[in-house]
Amino acid sequence: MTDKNDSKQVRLYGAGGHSQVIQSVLKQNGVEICEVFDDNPCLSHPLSKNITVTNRKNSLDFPHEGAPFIIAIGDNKQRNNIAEFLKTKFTKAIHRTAIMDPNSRIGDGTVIYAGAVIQANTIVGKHVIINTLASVDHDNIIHDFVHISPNAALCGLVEVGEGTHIGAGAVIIPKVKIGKWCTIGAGSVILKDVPDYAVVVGNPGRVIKMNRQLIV
Ligand SMILES: CC(=O)SCCNC(=O)CCNC(=O)[C@H](O)C(C)(C)COP(=O)(O)OP(=O)(O)OC[C@H]1O[C@@H](n2cnc3c(N)ncnc32)[C@H](O)[C@@H]1OP(=O)(O)O
Repeated sequence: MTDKNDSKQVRLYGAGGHSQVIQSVLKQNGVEICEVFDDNPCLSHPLSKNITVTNRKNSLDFPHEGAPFIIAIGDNKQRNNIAEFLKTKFTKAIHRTAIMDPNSRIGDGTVIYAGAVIQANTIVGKHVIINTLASVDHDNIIHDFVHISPNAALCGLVEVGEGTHIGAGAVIIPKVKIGKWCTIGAGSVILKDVPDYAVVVGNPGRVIKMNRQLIV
């Protein structure tokens, strides 16, 4: 496997449950988490300690310089907003049991959890979450700010648009193109292309509504 962590110190933005998993991955990789920022510590995980409370009102007040960041927020749109705010370098967190083909490419800010598999020629963008035991097969294109949930299976030649959330255990058959800022329900089976912003559930997957709040 290549490129587990390119920094020995990492800062995190986000102190909730998703942050706990990233911290676990980083610690197992021998990486020190030197600071954890959060806008709203009331919502942080009970085990999160020493949180630096911040807000994103004035960019000049924020310590952008320093160790690289990972945005430890599960919500794709929030991760997108914070990435636009931070004027800094980003790094990755890749669990030691994840399997990545050497010809796959992984963008900065992306996290890959235990047991995930990324097959040949797949391109994973920036600030993506490939969650526990997710399978992303050959020649996929996974755009920025996507979340592939636990146990989801993406067959060959699948494309997932920016900001889309693939729910736990969903199956996407080969050559399907899923649009941007979609939600694919847990356990859904997607047999055909999905338009931007669609919320799709079931087997076979059907559009039940649109993510209108995400349309800009
Ligand atoms: C480590 C981690 O935790 S990673 C996080 C992983 N998270 C997930 O996988 C969650 C994925 N989210 C879901 O599956 C959600 O149910 C969503 C986003 C698809 C829909 O949520 P909501 O917008 O709240 O829709 P709501 O619950 O009102 O359901 C609307 C309809 O779709 C149905 N429905 C919702 N989800 C699904 C699903 N996954 N499969 C089949 N049908 C579904 C509901 O039964 C309901 O049907 P009805 O109108 O006939 O009663």
